[in-house]
Amino acid sequence: MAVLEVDIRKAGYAADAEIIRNIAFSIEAGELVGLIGPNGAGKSTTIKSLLGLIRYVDGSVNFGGEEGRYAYVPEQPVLYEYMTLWEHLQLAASAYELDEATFLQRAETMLERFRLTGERHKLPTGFSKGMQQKMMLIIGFLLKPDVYVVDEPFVGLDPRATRDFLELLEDERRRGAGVLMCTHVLDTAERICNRIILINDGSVVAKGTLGEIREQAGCAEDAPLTDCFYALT
Ligand SMILES: Nc1ncnc2c1ncn2[C@@H]1O[C@H](COP(=O)(O)OP(=O)(O)OP(=O)(O)O)[C@@H](O)[C@H]1O
Repeated sequence: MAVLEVDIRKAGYAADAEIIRNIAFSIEAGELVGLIGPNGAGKSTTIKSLLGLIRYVDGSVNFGGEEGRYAYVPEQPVLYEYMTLWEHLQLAASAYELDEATFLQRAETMLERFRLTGERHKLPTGFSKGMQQKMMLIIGFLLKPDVYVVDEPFVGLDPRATRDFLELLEDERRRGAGVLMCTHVLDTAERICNRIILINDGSVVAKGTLGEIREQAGCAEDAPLTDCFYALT
């Protein structure tokens, strides 16, 4: 069952100035699909297009799954200056219409997992970049959505937080959630993605499993994803 189906013919930030074109893919339940490509290739634009955050989009996007719910974890944390970490979680819970017991159970588990239990009543303006990022991840995980859309999660997370994040993601995939992840950390992408979409200059230049990407790049059978990246971009 597809939890996300995307068919963007073109999209951009102004009329008649398309940034991306012909980007089509789907994500099955439990699948992790990596969106990779050089700086300025159009990865964030693709994500914003499929989330409806861009005005000029020509195409179709379908969120499947049981309820068609998704969580978006942006690259740059979006936080309110005058609200504590805990108040952010409460706000998310009310937006998601989580019942109190479910909220408390999930929030406590996540805070502990990311070692932020003691910081819950503090304002995020005093948090480090990694702490702010963990906060955004916790907000995403609170919902237990059908699809996670995660833009560059690794920059800023320490090795332990990265491991915790990947474990949580793994649990969520076992539950049936699909993941679209944008990243430049190719050795991790190579390890965790079921399929990869490589975009360059606004279009898809290769997509499929790592094996299929190697073939499309004309790379050796055991070539790392980085080599395919260089060959195709
Ligand atoms: N808000 C915006 N208004 C106009 N043009 C934009 C805007 N955001 C991005 N662009 C342009 O769209 C193109 C693709 O940018 P995008 O942010 O999608 O790239 P990316 O693949 O996510 O890059 P990076 O790896 O650097 O994050 C770039 O040429 C960029 O200048």
